[in-house]
Amino acid sequence: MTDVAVALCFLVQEKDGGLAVLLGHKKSGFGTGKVVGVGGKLEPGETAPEAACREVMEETGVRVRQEDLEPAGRILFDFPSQPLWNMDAALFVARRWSGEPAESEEIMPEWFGLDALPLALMWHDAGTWLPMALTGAMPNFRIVLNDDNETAARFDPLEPLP
Ligand SMILES: Nc1[nH]c(=O)nc2c1ncn2[C@H]1C[C@H](O)[C@@H](COP(=O)(O)OP(=O)(O)OP(=O)(O)O)O1
Repeated sequence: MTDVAVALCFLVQEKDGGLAVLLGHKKSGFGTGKVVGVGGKLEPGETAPEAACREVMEETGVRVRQEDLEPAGRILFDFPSQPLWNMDAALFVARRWSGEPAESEEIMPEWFGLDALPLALMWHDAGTWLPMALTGAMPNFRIVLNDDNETAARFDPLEPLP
């Protein structure tokens, strides 16, 4: 079965003397109630950078140009007991954009300091891969979840990114 392709885009800016990232309180769909990265599924024929820019606009009203996306890694989310949920996520960081984040039907955006990520409110595995993605360490794993579909059983390294 092919994994569903998704793209996530992390806006990063200086704030209060440190770096902060824009995350979202998910209000609907997969992961409702969690704090998640801004992004979602690629539409047919769309590239990951195109989807990242479209999703940021749809979910926060912020305009990011594709040339301002920095590749930040790749994660396969593998749900052995729910294979239809398997996802192949392309990660991006953006440091330039136009507009101010605003609430949408899908998320309530909020800035978090990189030293104060809301990991207790996120998917458990985010504590491993998100700090890596935000610091240029290019996470590149298959994350296999447990049958609870919440906690990670293991992180398998993937082939190096091109
Ligand atoms: N284990 C995991 N850890 C994590 O941090 N994020 C995960 C995850 N498993 C899935 N995700 C994220 C990636 C993806 O962006 C998101 C689900 O995609 P979507 O936001 O597109 O879902 P929705 O059900 O809201 O779909 P749409 O109808 O396309 O909006 O969940």
